Amino acid sequence: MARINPGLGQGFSGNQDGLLVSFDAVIDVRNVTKRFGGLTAVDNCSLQVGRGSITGLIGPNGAGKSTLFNIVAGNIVPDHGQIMFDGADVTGLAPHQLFRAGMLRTFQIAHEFSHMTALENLMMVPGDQPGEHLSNVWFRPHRARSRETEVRKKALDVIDFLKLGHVRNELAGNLSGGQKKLLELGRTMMVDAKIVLLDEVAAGVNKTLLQDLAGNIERMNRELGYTFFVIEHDMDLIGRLCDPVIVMAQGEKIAEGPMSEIRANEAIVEAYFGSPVVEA
Ligand SMILES: Nc1ncnc2c1ncn2[C@@H]1O[C@H](COP(=O)(O)OP(=O)(O)OP(=O)(O)O)[C@@H](O)[C@H]1O
Repeated sequence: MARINPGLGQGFSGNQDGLLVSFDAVIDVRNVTKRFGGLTAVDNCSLQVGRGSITGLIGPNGAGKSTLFNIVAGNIVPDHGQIMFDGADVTGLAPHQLFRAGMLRTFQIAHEFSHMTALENLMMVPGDQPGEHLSNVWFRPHRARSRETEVRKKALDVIDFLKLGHVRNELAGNLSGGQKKLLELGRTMMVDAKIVLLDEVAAGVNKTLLQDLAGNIERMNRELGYTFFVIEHDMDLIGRLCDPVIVMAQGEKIAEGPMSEIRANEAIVEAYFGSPVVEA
């Protein structure tokens, strides 16, 4: 049975016997509300993303998922409530501040980067490379060079991990939709992420490449310990990757559990999806 509005205190989660067990949350959304004029998009919502998990966020159109996601990512400031990130209150911090703290969100490769190779795109990610400062290039060229060598090695490791070696010198603009998504994922691996926020990662990716993308997300999670928070309309992808799955409706969390439990919960399926959630 999916846990519907468990109402448990921060830092705790229910196990099958209903006992409280300690819970290590990377993201802890506490009683967050966001209104747009008279419309309450997120309504006193609390949820957590456990360290090492791939947590999915689903719900019908207009449920408040994107608004909540944007609040977590620092793009929208909530009217009430707090966002705790790795134990610190980060409510109201800007995305670049959250990036530095280790919260990464994938973004489409910007137009100007499409004229750079896949490898160069990865090498651009870490900010303030010493080589970028003129004073370092003039007065400390060795330091700048060794840093660049380090970044290049890391980028090659990421290319290798994602099996993009055959396109590493290809311009990013020439990559297929799925390869671009992999590159976006790869950029999050260039810095030490405590959590990666994935926003509609399946959009525009064909079924075969989607399996590849999903496999890489799983490997990043299992082999490298990455935590993911995923907002996604593709229920197959959610079902394959995510545990737990959090269901939102009308701005609130209404259920949380493995996808098998969510699918089996007729009340949720009927009320919020209109029809049974089935595998494609
Ligand atoms: N900037 C905004 N100004 C006014 N209303 C907004 C704004 N952003 C979202 N809303 C409204 O808030 C509600 C929640 O929207 P939100 O986009 O968060 O839902 P969602 O669950 O992500 O939906 P979808 O699955 O369709 O993307 C909707 O009624 C939407 O119209």
